[in-house]
Amino acid sequence: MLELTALHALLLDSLEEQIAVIDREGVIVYVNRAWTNFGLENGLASASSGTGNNYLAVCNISGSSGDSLAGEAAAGIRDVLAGKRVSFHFEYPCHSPAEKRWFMMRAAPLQGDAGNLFVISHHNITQRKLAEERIEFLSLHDPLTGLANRRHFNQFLNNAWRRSSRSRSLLSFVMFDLDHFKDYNDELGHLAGDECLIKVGQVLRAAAGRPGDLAVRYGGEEFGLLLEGTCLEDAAKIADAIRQNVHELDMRYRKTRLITVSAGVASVIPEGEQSEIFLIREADKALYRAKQQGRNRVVCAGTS
Ligand SMILES: Nc1nc2c(ncn2[C@@H]2O[C@H](COP(=O)(O)OP(=O)(O)OP(=O)(O)O)[C@@H](O)[C@H]2O)c(=O)[nH]1
Repeated sequence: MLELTALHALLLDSLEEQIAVIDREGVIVYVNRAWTNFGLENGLASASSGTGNNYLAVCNISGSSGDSLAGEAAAGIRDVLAGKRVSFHFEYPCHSPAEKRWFMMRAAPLQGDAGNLFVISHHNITQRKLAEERIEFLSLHDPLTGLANRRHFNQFLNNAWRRSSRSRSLLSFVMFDLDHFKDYNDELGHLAGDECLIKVGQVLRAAAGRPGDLAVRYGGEEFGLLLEGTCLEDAAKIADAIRQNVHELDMRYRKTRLITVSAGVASVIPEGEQSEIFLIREADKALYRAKQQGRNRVVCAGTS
């Protein structure tokens, strides 16, 4: 092992990054303070992560007992030790009960050494990952209501469509449109209109309770609800409960009038050349009829 001067030791112990040096077999020959402290704070026995232990073996054992991330890390480290790659970078989640955390592991030969020693470092990348999660959320959700936006909905619908096609099961879609919303907006102003849309969004979100359900803000005052594995009759019941809940929000304008919604429901077992556009069109046509028949009602596709 090369000599570590006092200055270098202090410097390495001052870094937030967890650093270890391993030999060709994977045996740990040096760890800095952050490495030791992380082990102590996270209940990792020094018997598995301290100097003298085989880091590669620890990763291998975790990997073979089902921790696929540890298995991937071990494979990457082995490649670097064998000279198959110059370095290995690996981003992985390591959430604690109290917080979300991600780290990036890097394995690379120790520079200036004869090729017998390697540096393993773990760098906390949580801030970047949280920012990425936030950006992803913003790109998939409507900023006003927090519901899925069209882009998210289209991806979700496409997956649900293929799943339903394989399992030969019903997929339902309800298209909602607020009634006379222009009048509400014109009388009470755009901000009150926004509040109204937020409340309607909350009603829809509450109705989308299963993993195969998704509530979407489809357009300005148009919303949608996708219901996987739900028949036309049940979807119509859910749509009617939403219609009633919106009515009960008691959002008044022109003294006596209340905000209501109209809804069109369609169901299909996807097959053949049909595309998901068919389901949306059918629901849209039913919604049109609900508007024509006097609004504040639910109309099912295929009914007169
Ligand atoms: N406040 C607010 N209003 C919006 C938003 N998006 C769309 N709108 C309004 O929604 C209204 C839609 O009006 P119309 O398409 O005429 O429909 P409607 O008045 O609901 O009439 P029907 O659908 O026929 O019952 C317009 O006044 C739009 O300005 C939004 O994000 N916020």
